[in-house]
Order: sequence, then structure tokens, then C-alpha cells
Amino acid sequence: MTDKPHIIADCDIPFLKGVLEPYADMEYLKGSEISHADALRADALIIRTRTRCDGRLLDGTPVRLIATATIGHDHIDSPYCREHRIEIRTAAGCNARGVLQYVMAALAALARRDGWTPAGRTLGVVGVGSVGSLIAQYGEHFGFRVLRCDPPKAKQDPAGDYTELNEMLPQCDIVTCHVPLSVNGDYPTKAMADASFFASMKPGAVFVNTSRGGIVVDEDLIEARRSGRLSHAVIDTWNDEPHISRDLLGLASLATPHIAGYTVQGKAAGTAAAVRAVSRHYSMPLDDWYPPQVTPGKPDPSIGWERMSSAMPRYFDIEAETSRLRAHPELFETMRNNYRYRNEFF
Ligand SMILES: O=C(O)[C@H](O)[C@H](O)COP(=O)(O)O
Repeated sequence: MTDKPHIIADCDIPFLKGVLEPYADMEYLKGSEISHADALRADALIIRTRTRCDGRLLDGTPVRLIATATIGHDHIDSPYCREHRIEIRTAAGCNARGVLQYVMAALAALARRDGWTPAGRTLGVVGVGSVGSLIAQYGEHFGFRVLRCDPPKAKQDPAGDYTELNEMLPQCDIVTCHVPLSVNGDYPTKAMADASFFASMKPGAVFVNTSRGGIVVDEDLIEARRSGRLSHAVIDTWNDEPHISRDLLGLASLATPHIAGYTVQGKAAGTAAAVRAVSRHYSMPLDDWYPPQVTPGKPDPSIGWERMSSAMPRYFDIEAETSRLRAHPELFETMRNNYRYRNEFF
């Protein structure tokens, strides 16, 4: 018998092994394979998006803390956890700079293809949390006119710089989504990007989704691409991952296997957030822990569009990654799990 908490962690979370061992009994399992029988011996779980945490996994288990090393938390049944007094900790904002790098790499690639620059173009950002606000900020810095849409934030701050979705969509040359996937509540986002959403967009506009596949109705996006209503779709997050729509893959100009936030520094920040959450919960001396082998990113606020655009493929070649996914969509999950994390550019 030991007083140490028993913690089950996803074995694909980088930089984690060895860190908590002095203070906890650690067990590492494949995230998608953590079962109810496993959870029966766990006091806490450290997970990624691959572990669905609901009653089926948690009923009758001693789990009292779930720390997810990700921004998104739609894989965790929050009402269930509230009701059963299970603390949920997320890694808010951890990979915002990775997603910024992804979106700017995509826009730079399309700009090179179609011969445009940000001047005179309007970028619409739907969801202005830690990721969306950074993209809006850099969008303005690079010379886009930026419109921000975030109904919950607009309600809290009626004087803030927010545009309603139906006013924004017809004005934007590019619409990029950074909303959480929510099914219930006052602002559900599930299936938000549907036929009427795409019909409201400016003809020939670009649609970018790096948030969650579930915010899109695939058939409606496919139709918007087939009809030529949209000039490009850039898709990193998909419905039914890893069994993604081959039709959408064929019609997306840039397509990747849910790796927008996969940078060394983003993963380090995600793991650090999870370790710190566990440390606080169990009073361990790791409240400020950060992987010692990782150098935090150094943002260069002076970089301009031209320099960013020409340097980007050396850091992140989004066209090459698109070709890889197109060639082997059946390897979606393998590509994610074996991904060589990028270095942050910004
Ligand atoms: O929610 C997030 O943080 C991102 O979607 C992240 O890329 C997911 O990370 P994963 O579960 O694949 O490690």
C-alpha cells in the first residue's frame, strides 16, 4: 500500500514520463484505450483529446481529477464531472501560437497560389479566445482588415469590437473558426457552419477550420466547394476523426490531420499545465514546472507578411503535409501520433 495517488496518463503526452514518478504511482496507457476497468484504479487521469471522459468511463471510479493537456475539452462530460465532484483542468491557450503559425502558413500558401496580399482583404475571426484573439492581432499586424465575432464575449462587453456573424460573413474574404465545440448552452456551436452559413459568405471566400470538425456540416461545406461558392477550404479538424470524409479531403485546398497546434512549445505548455494542475491538487512541489529540455518560443513582433510568408515553409510546409494526408488518409491517426512537432515560428 502507498499514500501516493495512482495516476493514469496517456502515453503519447510528450515530456511527461519521469516527472511525476517521485510523487505518484504512474501508469501510461494509450489514450483511446483507457477503459472503465482501468479508471477503477485511478485517482486522477492525465489525458489528451483521445480519451472520452463520461459516465461510461467514470461511473463508480475513484477519479477526482482530470487534467487534459489540450485547449479543447469537448471530450470531457463537464455536467457529469460537476455532479460527481470531479475536478477538470485544461491547458487553456497552450498551443495558440502553433495554431497562429498554421493559419498564417495556410493563408501565405493560398496568397502565393492566387497572387494576393493582405492589403484590402478582410479576415473574419469567429471565436476570439486565446487562439482567435492572437490570430486577429497578427492579422491586423500583417495588414488585413479584421472583424471579430464572439457572441458570448459581445454579451459580456457590449462596447467591445465585435461584429455579429450575419454581418461579418458577407464582408470577409477569409473566415477562420476558433470556437469550442458545444452542443448545449446559450451558444451551441455544433453544426454552426451549415448551408446558411456558407450561403452568407462572400462568393469566392476562403473557409478555415482548426477548431473542431463538429462545428461543420460536411455535406454543406462540400456543396459550397463543389458549387464554387468558396474558393478554398483549409481543414485541420474533421468530423468523425480519424475516419474523415474523403469527399471533403478531395475538395479541401489544404488538409492536415488535426496537427494545427502541434508545436514543441505548444505541447510543452500543454504538458506543463497538466503537471501543474496535478501538483496543485495533490500539493506537490511542481506548481511552476516546465519541461527543462524545451526552449520557450521567442515571438518576433516585428516580422512582416513578406518575410513570414517566405520563411514559413522552412518551419512548416503545409502543402507537403496536405500531400501526405491525401496520399494516405487511412493513416490519419498514425500521422498525428508520429508527428514531428514543429518549432514555433512566431
Ligand atoms: O484542443 C487542443 O488543444 C487541440 O485540438 C490539440 O491539438 C489536441 O491535442 P491532442 O489531443 O491531439 O494531443
